[in-house]
Amino acid sequence: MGLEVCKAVDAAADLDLVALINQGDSLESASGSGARVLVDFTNPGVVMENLRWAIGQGIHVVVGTSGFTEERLAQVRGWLAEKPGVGVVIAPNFGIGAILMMRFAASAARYFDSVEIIEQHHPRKLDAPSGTAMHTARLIAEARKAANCPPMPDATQEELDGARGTDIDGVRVHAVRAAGLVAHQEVLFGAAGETLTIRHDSLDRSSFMPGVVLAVREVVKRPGLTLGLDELLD
Ligand SMILES: NC(=O)C1=CN([C@@H]2O[C@H](COP(=O)(O)OP(=O)(O)OC[C@H]3O[C@@H](n4cnc5c(N)ncnc54)[C@H](OP(=O)(O)O)[C@@H]3O)[C@@H](O)[C@H]2O)C=CC1
Ligand SMILES: O=C(O)C1=N[C@H](C(=O)O)C[C@H](O)C1
Repeated sequence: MGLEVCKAVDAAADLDLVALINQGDSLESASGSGARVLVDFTNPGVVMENLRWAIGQGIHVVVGTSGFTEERLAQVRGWLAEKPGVGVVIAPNFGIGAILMMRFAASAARYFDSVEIIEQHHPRKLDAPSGTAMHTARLIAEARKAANCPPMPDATQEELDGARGTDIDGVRVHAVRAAGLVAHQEVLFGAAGETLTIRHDSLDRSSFMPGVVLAVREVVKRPGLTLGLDELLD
């Protein structure tokens, strides 16, 4: 992802790529470069350190790295409170189609008895379930709660651990890893006599780049924490 982002920023006439940071490089090389925005696609083990450093330097941050819990978000808000002019965009998925898939899933959530999420990714993905699946589950749970939907009626007993996936805010999530895949997600809704499937496929990593470039342009105008790209698209 890091290399794809470098190519996309380099190709944008209104943006300058001023620094590339690899594992082992000093973050200080970014401050010396005059960078206004740091883009982070690393891993959940290092992203917080990078965020704290950039916010402290007054550098805006666009984050694609997964692994953001409520605790982590609270920590980021705390750092931002000390630097009121700085903006951070954290997006579980920069694909425009994926953002619409989540939006449509949240809209459909109240009308069905059952909903389960099946995410599918390339075999090198380190985290499971994906950040997108967790975010989708939370959006669905919020929508169902707001509409006073009852709990889902589906059996959750398992003969073997994991057979029914994992429970995120009452929504079952299943993670598949297989060679040949890139990043895919199905949200399967069920009610009496009908199902609705909302599916998104990222077939290539270029699918994330228009969203990343949009976030880089927008983050400098949005102090504080912006979660997801939804509001940037409106
Ligand atoms: N929001 C979105 O739309 C998307 C999010 N993602 C997420 O982005 C993250 C990265 O994904 P992906 O590119 O596939 O993962 P990779 O493992 O291919 O790349 C991560 C890179 O980060 C490097 N790295 C590790 N530590 C540091 C550090 N301290 N400073 C700088 N670089 C470091 C790694 O170096 P090394 O190889 O030496 O370990 C590696 O090159 C994941 O969390 C993934 O889930 C991915 C795609 C889209
Ligand atoms: O690791 C990936 O590849 C992806 N990670 C993100 C996630 O965890 O949701 C976004 C997309 O699914 C690709």
